[in-house]
Amino acid sequence: MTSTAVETGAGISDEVPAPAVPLAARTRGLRKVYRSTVAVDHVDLDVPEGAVLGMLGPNGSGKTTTIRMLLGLVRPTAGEVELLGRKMPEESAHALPDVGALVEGPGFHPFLSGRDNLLRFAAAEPRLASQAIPGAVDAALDRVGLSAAARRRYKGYSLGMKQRLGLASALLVPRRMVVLDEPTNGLDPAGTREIRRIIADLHADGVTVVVSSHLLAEVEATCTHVAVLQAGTVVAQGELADLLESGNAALLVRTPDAEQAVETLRENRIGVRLTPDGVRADLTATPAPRVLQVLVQAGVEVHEATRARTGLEDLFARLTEGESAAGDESEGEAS
Ligand SMILES: Nc1ncnc2c1ncn2[C@@H]1O[C@H](COP(=O)(O)OP(=O)(O)OP(=O)(O)O)[C@@H](O)[C@H]1O
Repeated sequence: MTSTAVETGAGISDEVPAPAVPLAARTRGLRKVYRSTVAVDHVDLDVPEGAVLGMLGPNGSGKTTTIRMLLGLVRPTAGEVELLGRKMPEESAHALPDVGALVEGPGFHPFLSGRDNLLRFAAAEPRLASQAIPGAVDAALDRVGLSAAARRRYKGYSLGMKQRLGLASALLVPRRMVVLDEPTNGLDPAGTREIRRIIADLHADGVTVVVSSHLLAEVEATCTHVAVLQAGTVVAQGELADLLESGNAALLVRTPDAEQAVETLRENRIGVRLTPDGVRADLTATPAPRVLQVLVQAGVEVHEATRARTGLEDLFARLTEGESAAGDESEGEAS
């Protein structure tokens, strides 16, 4: 397991120790200013090769702008971007053929069928020979579950189908990396599951995936790594499992003798509180076996004891504290 990445604030130089895992993308000191708006600032992002990295943040936190700079679609005001070892945006032509991207709706023609739209996209793929185009298009349609609707006009597609066609356009040729900006936005649960399956398949194939979302459950369900953005800066990043464990450790005990358990633990100076899920004992100063020993010795019947997870939700709430107090915009759909 690699360690949680630290914010170094350093530029891309020999002074930065080599990471344990090679990086598919990294940024240093990334900044983007639009007139008076600082959209992104001091972003040092590490995307390990083979990771599914969730870029998590409320609306307006800078996810799309960061993704656009990763892909060389927007020129940074300051800082550096490396994508698959190439300097962006200068070396876009070398890096981008290996990268599939779904960033905002690609320019699909409303009166053409999904398949005909993809044929047009495929014709612009430098890595696809013309005789390979029909096969690649049909395989991509199949991969996103659109084969049956392939000959219907794009205009009549549901939002989920449009989203899946966008994904198919990103997957026309095998990629080393796939970047998806809010891919499940507006999808129903079945559509969301489908996108998750596609991400899992890409991961199994060793493809690096960067996916942005303002939905915590989404990131928790699909990602190996996470970078949390708040007001344009990365406030935490690393392996999902490490970030989930970074809160106060606690043991959740299910017992019919809850009140006795609370009393006993307090008498033994072990932090404890009663929650709807059970008795929650603080493990900051006491190891779990000691908590169980104290309870059992006092005659408390223990039915189940599990390590309570901090949950990305708690982490996200702590990291972005104050943000929601400032307004409820983050409740709505992302733009
Ligand atoms: N082209 C632009 N011109 C001016 N301001 C912009 C532009 N693009 C983004 N911004 C501003 O930069 C900030 C970050 O926006 P960005 O779209 O990157 O955030 P986001 O996290 O992707 O949000 P969302 O989930 O709403 O898409 C916002 O304040 C936004 O209004």
